[in-house]
Amino acid sequence: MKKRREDYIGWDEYFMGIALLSAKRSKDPSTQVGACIVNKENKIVGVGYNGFPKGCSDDNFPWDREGEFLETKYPFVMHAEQNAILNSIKKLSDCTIYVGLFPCHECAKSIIQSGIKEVVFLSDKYDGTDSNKASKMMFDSSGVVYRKLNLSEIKIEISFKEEDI
Ligand SMILES: Nc1ccn([C@H]2C[C@H](O)[C@@H](COP(=O)(O)O)O2)c(=O)n1
Ligand SMILES: [Zn+2]
Repeated sequence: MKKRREDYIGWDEYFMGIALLSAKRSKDPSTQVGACIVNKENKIVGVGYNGFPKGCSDDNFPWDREGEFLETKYPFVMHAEQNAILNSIKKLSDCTIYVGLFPCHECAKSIIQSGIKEVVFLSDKYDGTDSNKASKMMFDSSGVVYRKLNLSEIKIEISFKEEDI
């Protein structure tokens, strides 16, 4: 009897992989973030990536990081976590959100209020900033747990070639 493959990816790699693939849709030239929300049955209930709201053209709104506030992307851009929550089916209690970057304080509030109970992230590059501290204070107080994945050894290649399917 032929045995099953052993080198299949685990749930963490799978869901974070989907978050990273979603990030590839982002038009932000500096930072692309993706998020994937999963329920207790390991079913995906929402995905999203950072970008401007509907009706706000990727070509007419600014992608700049510096300058006058209204000339930067910051007042306009929706974060990946917000989009994943808004794109999801509405019952998110006890779900887990996989996101490339640790959530900012605004996303932390949405995550908590949506009922999501776990945050899994790859990078915490803003650790120590006030926004990051506020996120952690709110998560700790509300019982939302967070954990960092260390998948730096893993590289997944996807081929769209017909002959590779
Ligand atoms: N957890 C996060 C953090 C940031 N984003 C988005 C928002 C911006 O489009 C970009 C950050 O811009 P930067 O200041 O690094 O140029 O990433 C997000 O979606 N989720
Ligand atoms: Zn955010």
